[in-house]
Amino acid sequence: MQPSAKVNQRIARISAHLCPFNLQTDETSILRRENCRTKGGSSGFKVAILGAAGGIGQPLAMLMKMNPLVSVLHLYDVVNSPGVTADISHMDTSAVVRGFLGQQQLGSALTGMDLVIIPAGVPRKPGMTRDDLFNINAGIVKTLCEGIAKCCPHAIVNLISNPVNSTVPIAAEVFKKAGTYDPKRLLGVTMLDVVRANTVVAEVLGIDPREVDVPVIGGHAGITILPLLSQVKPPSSFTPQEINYLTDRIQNGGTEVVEAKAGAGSATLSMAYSAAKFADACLRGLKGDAGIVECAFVASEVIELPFFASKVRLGRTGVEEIYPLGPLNEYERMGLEKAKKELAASIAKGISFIRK
Ligand SMILES: NC(=O)C1=CN([C@@H]2O[C@H](COP(=O)(O)OP(=O)(O)OC[C@H]3O[C@@H](n4cnc5c(N)ncnc54)[C@H](O)[C@@H]3O)[C@@H](O)[C@H]2O)C=CC1
Ligand SMILES: O=C([O-])CC(=O)C(=O)O
Repeated sequence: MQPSAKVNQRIARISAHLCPFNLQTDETSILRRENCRTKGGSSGFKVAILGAAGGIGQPLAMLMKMNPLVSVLHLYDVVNSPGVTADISHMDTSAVVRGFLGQQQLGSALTGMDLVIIPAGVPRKPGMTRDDLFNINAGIVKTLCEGIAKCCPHAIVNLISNPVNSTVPIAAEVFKKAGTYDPKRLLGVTMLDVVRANTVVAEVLGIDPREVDVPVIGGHAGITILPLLSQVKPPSSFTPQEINYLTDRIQNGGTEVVEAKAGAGSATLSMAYSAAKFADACLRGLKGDAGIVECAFVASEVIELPFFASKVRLGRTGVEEIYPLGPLNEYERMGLEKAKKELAASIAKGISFIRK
């Protein structure tokens, strides 16, 4: 007996669903699911992860697939994205997942995106600084940002690739060159510094890390990472020994992981957690939620440097307000002076990579 037309349609639908990487076959199924969601009233945001098959990219893709604010999730990489996409697409959460492989698919990966998260690039090995990654990662970030300028110039960009102190200026220059630069939409992700700071401060205070909020300003490398322990919430005081211990753990948290991984990369899981938390804050801001405040490395006028990490309020247009640093104690003022010199050099290096 021949299957009815209706049965044939169902089989076609199921096969399309089983083949999430095949854009041709999957198109109808995705459109149907997108329409379905529109009818249901929850439209959601379109998010792309560039470098989605990497150590950060994979768990980040999983966490973004779990985010109810995400309706479409694009996973782009130069290797292995078909497998990651097939895997993630089986999760029974509502976001529709599509995979993109290689530079010829970068445009399709980016078109229509509201938020682009970039963890593409090489990680450190023991003995390296983040700046040692510049030569490889600067070119990767440049290419990806050229794609963003062309295909989704209004997207919010969350830049994770190191050295963040230089890659954010690189991205800004690429966007300026393309005529699409909006400083409110470009954010270097320093959330892991805050996450680490909350964790170690909570350990010292003997309280739940979820109750702790430590502002971390400056940049994202060694002495440029400046935890403001005088502004910790809940208000707390620390001995000079505790301040030295906490500052060292927060500034060298990345190196601690690089050494423990002994050549197998740097922080991936805590970074994916932090990136997902930060992306969620950006999406809640885009949605119009009030009072979303996080630390990020952004174009800034709070001090004399063109980019600086501090507390920012996120809203419908990205960074809607940059908060002043607040009162710093003598220890923090000295730390800031030391950080400025390194930050200025890293920012200048990023800018001249594009302007050269
Ligand atoms: N901002 C932060 O707090 C942190 C930043 N990082 C940085 O994140 C970056 C990624 O780290 P991991 O995921 O551990 O590295 P990984 O090597 O595991 O993954 C990187 C991924 O990027 C992909 N990739 C390389 N070139 C690409 C291109 N042109 N286009 C798209 N994808 C490309 C690779 O194929 C790979 O899948 C590193 O630069 C690392 O230093 C890491 C931890 C924290
Ligand atoms: O340390 C690294 O190379 C990766 C990173 O940025 C971090 O873990 O904070």
